[in-house]
Amino acid sequence: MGLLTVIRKQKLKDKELRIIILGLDNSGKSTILNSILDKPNTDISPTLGFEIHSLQHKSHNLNFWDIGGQESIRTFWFNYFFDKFDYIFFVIDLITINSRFNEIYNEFIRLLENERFEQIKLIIILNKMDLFDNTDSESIKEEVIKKLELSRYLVKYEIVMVSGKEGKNIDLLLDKII
Ligand SMILES: Nc1nc2c(ncn2[C@@H]2O[C@H](COP(=O)(O)OP(=O)(O)OP(=O)(O)O)[C@@H](O)[C@H]2O)c(=O)[nH]1
Ligand SMILES: [Mg+2]
Repeated sequence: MGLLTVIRKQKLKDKELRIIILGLDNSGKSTILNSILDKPNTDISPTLGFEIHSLQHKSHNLNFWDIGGQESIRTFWFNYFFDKFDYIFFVIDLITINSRFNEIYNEFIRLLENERFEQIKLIIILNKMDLFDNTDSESIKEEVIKKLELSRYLVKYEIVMVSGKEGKNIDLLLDKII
């Protein structure tokens, strides 16, 4: 293989980004992904395994891995780390953030403490903002950061509030990637 071919191949590879979408069942992972892909959110049902979808965005090829969040499937989340990901989308449902907080916290910490996590950029997505009265998004974000005890971890993250259903802030979310 000539040098030019190698360089060209490497350049193509540089433009591939892999994003894994994790979060509890019903948090809205597949709905958000549908919005990203500009697909209608009519027949949404729980993801039983995983689905991979790609999107060409700003000259990058984004590969999204949408993983089911039901408790029985969560143990398999970490199998997917064998492949290298560039980003993790961790989706939290704002409506059940208090009632399901222990579950959210446990899965989140399990993720942060995974040895393969270090290389991956974390984007925390607070979903279902359309159902939320409180419009002071900055204070909500701060509260979540505090509750998740993010300051205890040397981890870089972005946090964004969206409505997967209404497509709100989905452009902002994509801007966090590239
Ligand atoms: N109001 C509102 N409902 C949403 C939003 N996002 C998702 N939902 C609803 O929440 C439910 C679960 O959405 P899914 O996208 O299937 O959730 P999921 O995280 O993929 O669930 P699993 O695949 O089981 O892990 C569906 O009834 C969606 O219509 C949102 O932004 N606003
Ligand atoms: Mg799903």
